[in-house]
Amino acid sequence: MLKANFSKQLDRFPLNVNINLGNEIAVLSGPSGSGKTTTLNCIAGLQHPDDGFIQLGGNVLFKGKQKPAPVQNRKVGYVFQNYALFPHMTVKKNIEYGAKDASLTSQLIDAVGIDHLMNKYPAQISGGEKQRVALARALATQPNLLLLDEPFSSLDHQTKVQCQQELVRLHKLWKIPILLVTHDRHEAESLGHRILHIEKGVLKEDK
Ligand SMILES: Nc1ncnc2c1ncn2[C@@H]1O[C@H](COP(=O)(O)OP(=O)(O)OP(=O)(O)O)[C@@H](O)[C@H]1O
Repeated sequence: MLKANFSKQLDRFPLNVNINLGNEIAVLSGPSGSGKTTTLNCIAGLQHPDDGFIQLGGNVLFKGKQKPAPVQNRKVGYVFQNYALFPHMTVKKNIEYGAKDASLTSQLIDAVGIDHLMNKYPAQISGGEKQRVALARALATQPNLLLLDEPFSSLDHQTKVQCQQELVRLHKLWKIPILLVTHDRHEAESLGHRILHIEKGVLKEDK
């Protein structure tokens, strides 16, 4: 369970986030520059709120003036918009980086269907394949929460649909909260158990 209630002053407006998320897929959409990535970054620990709290299960990740929990202790998986794979490492090394358990890692590789890519480098694989590798890498750390920042935006329609179906399948297996940013209204409606909308830093749930 993710519980987050925090604020952060951005360049042009304050960001105010109040989310309670169980083991469900919540989709976050909103115009460019509205605060979506900053929200994910604050939860992952790459940026910090000015005030408030973020709690994941029993772990306090951020609370007011206390020292924030370091990124590596948060148990948060993060799939970045551009996937951010390490270019000098093979797919195998990318996934093993931060992985907790070898047998789980090989199950994941199997589940996302990338066994044949293990010895390739990121520059040698397609966008859809990178997306699968990034997803496997994030899940191999055994996170208690998965954040995805527009993970499917650069994929063609067919690959996008396949990847969306894969995410839903993995979510049924993993049962952790997922917070996914998308600009795509159709994607939001088909994937999200809950749909959140952010505009100029104000986050609201669509009912
Ligand atoms: N550390 C910071 N301090 C002040 N302002 C910031 C900081 N980080 C981001 N911003 C500003 O906050 C606003 C929201 O940025 P953010 O990247 O979160 O938007 P976004 O909704 O993810 O946009 P996009 O859809 O284009 O990726 C932008 O105007 C950005 O310049």
